[in-house]
Amino acid sequence: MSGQVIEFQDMLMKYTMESIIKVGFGVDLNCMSLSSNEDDEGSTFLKAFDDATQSLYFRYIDPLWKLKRVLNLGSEASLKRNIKVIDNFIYDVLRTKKKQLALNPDRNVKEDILSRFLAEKEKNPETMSDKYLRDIIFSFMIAGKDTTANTLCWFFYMLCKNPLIQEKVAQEVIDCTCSGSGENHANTNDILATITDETLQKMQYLHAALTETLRLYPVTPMNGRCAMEDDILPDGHIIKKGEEISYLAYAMGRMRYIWGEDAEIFRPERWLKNGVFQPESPFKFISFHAGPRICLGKEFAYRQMKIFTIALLHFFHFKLADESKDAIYKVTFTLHMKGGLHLRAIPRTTQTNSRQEQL
Ligand code: HEM
Repeated sequence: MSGQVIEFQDMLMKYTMESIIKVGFGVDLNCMSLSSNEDDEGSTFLKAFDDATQSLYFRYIDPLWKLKRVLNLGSEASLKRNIKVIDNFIYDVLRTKKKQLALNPDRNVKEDILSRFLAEKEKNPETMSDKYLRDIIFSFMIAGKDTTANTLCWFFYMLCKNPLIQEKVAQEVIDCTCSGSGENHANTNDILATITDETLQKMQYLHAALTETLRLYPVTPMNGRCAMEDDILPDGHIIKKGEEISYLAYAMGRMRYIWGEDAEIFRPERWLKNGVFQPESPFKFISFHAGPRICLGKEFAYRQMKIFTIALLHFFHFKLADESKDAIYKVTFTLHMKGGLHLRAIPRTTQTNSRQEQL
């Protein structure tokens, strides 16, 4: 990928889908491999998944969607087709997993989320139908795919817009993944082998930079809740049962009243004290939601995003393909980047050599 322009957002969508399917359900999707093509089962599924999410979003803005559903027209017709592809794929995953467990009953049932649910199903078969399990799998895909992909997309965009911060993150990555002797590693597998919980824990600046991205670009830019009973908010505002309240995480992340005068500036340092990450109350930093329904995958997401960043920033420096262009968002359920993110990856060694040549 060195030097050539890459559409990063699309690559990230594939990466996070593969990752959630592997970790969540123990299945390899293989849609990122070089040998994969658009007709592969994995790629077909991925496309159906993305198109179905888009069609569902249309329901919020198209007043005729119910009529289209009855007449099986337009976005509703394609939604129906895509749901079929998604269902077939998920039921296939379920069948394979059940077979694996039947063939090897001593297998570690904790190895992925689906195996855990299937183990529970055996104890209480009537509480979990296949349709219920399908919905569980689908919910994890929705919760775990676009969220980390979009955050990483904005994160790399921010790094390109702030090259000094990119170098600081890269330096931390290199410092933490080199052996004690300061020896640098040759390939991605060597680097990945150095990643342990301890290594990830050490990366406080990277953690701060990812969190700063989520403050400015919360994946769920708008969210809401419906009151189950009459209530009074802390500021004295009265809410009646059944009333809906929305909050705008995107606006909250940019309010000077909450974050100070430099609220709109990307400054990872705001999260650090003596180089150590300082968390904020989730009611202030609302990107993962707060309270009893706070994101269940938060720690997993940070790990996934850190590992991805380490694997890339260790070897490459990134630049925007068109430095004069500012990215804008496209709101679907999550905060996509309109038109994707086009980047150039420059190998660090080449960059170092050319700097030396310039000197
Ligand atoms: C940067 C990445 C992520 C962000 C910003 C994020 C954000 C959120 C938000 C705002 C919610 C609340 C949604 C609502 O109730 O209206 C949520 C819920 C949830 N998230 Fe995440 N999420 C991320 C990654 C993940 C990942 C990777 C997983 C799974 C592995 C995951 C699993 C879940 C689940 C299961 C819920 C539902 C929790 C519940 O209702 O009790 N999330 N997430």
